[in-house]
Amino acid sequence: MQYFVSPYNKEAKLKFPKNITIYDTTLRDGEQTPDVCLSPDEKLEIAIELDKLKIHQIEAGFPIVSSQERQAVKAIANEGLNAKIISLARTKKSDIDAALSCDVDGIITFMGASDIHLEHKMKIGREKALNVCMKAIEYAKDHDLFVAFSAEDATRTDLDFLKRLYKKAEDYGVDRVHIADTVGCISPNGMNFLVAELKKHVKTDIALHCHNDFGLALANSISGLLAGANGVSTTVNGIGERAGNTSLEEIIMALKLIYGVDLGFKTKHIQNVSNLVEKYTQIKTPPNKSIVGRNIFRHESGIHVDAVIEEPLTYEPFLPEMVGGQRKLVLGKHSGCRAVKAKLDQCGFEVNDNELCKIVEEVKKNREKGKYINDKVFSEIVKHVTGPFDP
Ligand SMILES: CC(=O)SCCNC(=O)CCNC(=O)[C@H](O)C(C)(C)COP(=O)(O)OP(=O)(O)OC[C@H]1O[C@@H](n2cnc3c(N)ncnc32)[C@H](O)[C@@H]1OP(=O)(O)O
Ligand SMILES: O=C(O)CCC(=O)C(=O)O
Repeated sequence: MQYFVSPYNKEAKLKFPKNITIYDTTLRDGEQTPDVCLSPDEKLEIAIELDKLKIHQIEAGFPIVSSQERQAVKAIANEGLNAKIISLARTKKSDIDAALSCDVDGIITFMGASDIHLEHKMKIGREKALNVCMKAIEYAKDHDLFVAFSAEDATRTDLDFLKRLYKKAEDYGVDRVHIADTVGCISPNGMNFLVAELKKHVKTDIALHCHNDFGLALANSISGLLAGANGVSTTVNGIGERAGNTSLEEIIMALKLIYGVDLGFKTKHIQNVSNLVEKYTQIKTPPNKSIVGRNIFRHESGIHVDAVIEEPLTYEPFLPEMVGGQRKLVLGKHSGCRAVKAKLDQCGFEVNDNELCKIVEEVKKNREKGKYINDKVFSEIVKHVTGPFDP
């Protein structure tokens, strides 16, 4: 058995759409994390890793940003990857032309649709905004692009206006509409309501771009899928503007193991992609980050280690191999005899029960004095308790 999750998950009769598309925006929204700047080579390497994972679409960048950005997006678009390559464009001809110059398969064209965005950023009214958006969609469709239209700040946009925008976008032949929860401010129930409402008015595919300002990006994405959306935007390690976006690894594994929806991802590549993104973005992944954090398969507590040695699924919902991770047993203040014995066995040392108890005591004492129990410290403890040995 590779995983063991709650059997009660199945009792909730949930219905997900048949075909769910994950479009990953690590290389665009992820790169918008303050201080991050990826080189074209780094972007290409990350795109190749995402492709190995069998990602459906890669949002490779925002071509109008710079000539180096165009170079990067173009290189990714021409790499022959299986994933569809898309890029971001404002509702401006110049932005769409920049995307076209990069040979992408499609674009996400966006416009802030809420009154606060229209008034303070766009400085135009709703009618003008609607016309500008349709012109952009028309222009991109005329150039045979896959076109997604994103209503930025959709979750704070007047519902009637949002319905009109998406309906009109549908009439203009858009391939997908995006609900962008730009400042991560909707609840899972709010998202469920919004998607259900919009589905009464548009037949086009609906994707969700959720931010994590309240830690709800994953829940909001799943809630939206359950209401009938069939696309989700993600980033590796959940990076992105402010609190970041829905994390790719979390949604893949939650859908697969918690909800029983296997999207065919090669999950054993997950840790690799995560490490690569951490390395190039220099954003340290928190140790407790779900799925890919350093502590996800590390155990120190004696009671846990004792059980994990017998059967890892006692204290792990799934095995590290599933995501290309590794289990590690750590010695410290919370260690018990079983953990220390396992370490001694690994080092090839035989001790009697009395010595084992003393070693456990010394491990705790040393850690409480501030020392990490690495191999060197452990050897010194064993030496101190049993006399000299040859490691
Ligand atoms: C929610 C999101 O994540 S949206 C993506 C955000 N990403 C980025 O901004 C990263 C890259 N950005 C950049 O490199 C630059 O901001 C550029 C190249 C896009 C634009 O640079 P500049 O021309 O110097 O504009 P500046 O950054 O000062 O302001 C943004 C402009 O875009 C306009 N704008 C914003 N959204 C849209 C839109 N959907 N359609 C048309 N114009 C838009 C703003 O109104 C503003 O226009 P103004 O210059 O006439 O005032
Ligand atoms: O809808 C999208 O895919 C992009 C929108 C976006 O980046 C945002 O609103 O935060």
